[in-house]
Amino acid sequence: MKDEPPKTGTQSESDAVKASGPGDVMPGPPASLEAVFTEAFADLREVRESTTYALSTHEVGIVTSVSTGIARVAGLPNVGFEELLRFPGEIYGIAFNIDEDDIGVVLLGNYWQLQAGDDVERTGRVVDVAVGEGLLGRIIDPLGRALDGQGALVSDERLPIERPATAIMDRARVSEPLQTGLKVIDALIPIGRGQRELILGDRQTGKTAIALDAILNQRGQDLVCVYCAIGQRASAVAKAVAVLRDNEALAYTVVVVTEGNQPPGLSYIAPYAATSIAEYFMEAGRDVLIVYDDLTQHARAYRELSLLLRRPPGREAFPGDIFYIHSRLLERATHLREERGGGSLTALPIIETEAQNIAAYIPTNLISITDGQIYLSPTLFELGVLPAVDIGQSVSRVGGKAQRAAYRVAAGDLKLAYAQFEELETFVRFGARLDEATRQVLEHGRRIRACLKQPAFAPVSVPAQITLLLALGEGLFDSLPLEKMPAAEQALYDAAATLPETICERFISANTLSDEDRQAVLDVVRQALLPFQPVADDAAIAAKEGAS
Ligand SMILES: Nc1ncnc2c1ncn2[C@@H]1O[C@H](COP(=O)(O)OP(=O)(O)OP(=O)(O)O)[C@@H](O)[C@H]1O
Repeated sequence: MKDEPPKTGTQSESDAVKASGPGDVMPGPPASLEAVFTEAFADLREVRESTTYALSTHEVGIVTSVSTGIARVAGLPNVGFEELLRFPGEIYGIAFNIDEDDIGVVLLGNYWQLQAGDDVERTGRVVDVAVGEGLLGRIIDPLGRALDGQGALVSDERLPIERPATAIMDRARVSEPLQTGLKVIDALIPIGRGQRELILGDRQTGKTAIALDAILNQRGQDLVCVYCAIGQRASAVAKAVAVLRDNEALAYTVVVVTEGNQPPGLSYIAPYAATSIAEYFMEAGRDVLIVYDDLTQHARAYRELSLLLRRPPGREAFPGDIFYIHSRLLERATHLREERGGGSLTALPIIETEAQNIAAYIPTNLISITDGQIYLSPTLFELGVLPAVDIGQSVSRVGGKAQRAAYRVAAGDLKLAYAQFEELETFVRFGARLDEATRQVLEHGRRIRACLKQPAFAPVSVPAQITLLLALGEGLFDSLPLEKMPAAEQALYDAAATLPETICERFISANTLSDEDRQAVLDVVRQALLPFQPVADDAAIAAKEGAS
């Protein structure tokens, strides 16, 4: 709003001169002085006209108390829910509990610098985060501050960290697979683009390794990844980042980090900020994979904040809306319709269980929110069956429909065969006598287990996986001694690399696996496994000599 410009001295004087009649002549100022005044007033008018005036209100409240990660504020009657508030020293907080004259604020910075009596300013906006291509390859905190020492982020767009999930009508079916490069997952618990698959297990069972493997396997696939480390030890984050960097996966990945020693408010907002970063790419029509490592820490941070804010505790002292904070996060993962760009956001949340109790509060919540789970068993881990995926307790509810046709043919009855084997194996421990059929089931099962083992960070390509699964299904490994399995598997991979490109393309794109392709692959595998056969026939000896 501009004020009415006041009359200048020059105007008043000339008006006065005009008003005065010829009879009463007033003595005017000396000509030189008038010129000075005229010039000075003209300059002032120019400055005034070139300046715009905007009126703004400035609401300032006062800190009444500060505790771990929380401040109580009074004197901001118009503050909005989840509005960002500014404290001295550029510390920000989110208005979380709003009573008539008491506001509970979740702090996002060094709260130990604050004290009662400090001023608090409203910002009129909610928390947002920088998004865009410039974030790829960067390591940032949930507020978009760079942690990798490579300067400020290059981004001219920001998105609020809390956004509504995609509407039902804008969603498409999960129809394309997301290859993790892990044989046991791609074959038996397939994940589709746009799916939410939970990874859960006790501590140190290889949960992070599975998620990182899924990221590493996207190299050269035009898929963007976001790895969100929530409340983790700095050494664990450094290890994960080193794995991504060493395997050239950082270039297509954004790493969002909060460490365990940071304010719980930061851990609380981390997954929402990471999801907004991922959504930017999804809405641009790209396929995105996001890993939340892990949501147990997120739930704990939220419980800590809620208890400090004196919200009523419920089961396991978690607040009543603990289900909602995770469901509204994971609902944002989806596959968009073609009209909305066709992008997808696949979520791999991780949860830590205690003493293998998957029926605890947070694990059951997450199991019911997601479209399946990969359960990692500490028993298998101890036995050296890595990745320690417990196939019986793992499931993928929508990925099967997105799985490639060749997998369905090659791994069709693998799960059943493995389940039968596991059941029989328990009885064999009691020293039961075995008939030939049972012995065969056991031998076959042991070969399946050996083939599904895989070292961390060594993804296997689709043609190599399908070749292996076809050979397993055909029982080509059953006669091989178990100790020769790793070498035989490597020979099979080498042979798979020589398969004609047309066959490999059909593995990926064809609607089914033709008998001719299947036979062609099995012939190659038989040749490759010949040197490992224990049968001392002439052909095997000749092949062995040829190989050496
Ligand atoms: N397939 C594998 N082959 C060999 N080692 C593995 C495999 N998977 C995981 N490991 C090893 O197991 C250890 C634990 O793995 P990881 O850190 O992924 O487990 P976690 O369950 O995420 O642990 P935490 O509970 O600390 O988050 C690591 O040393 C990792 O290298």
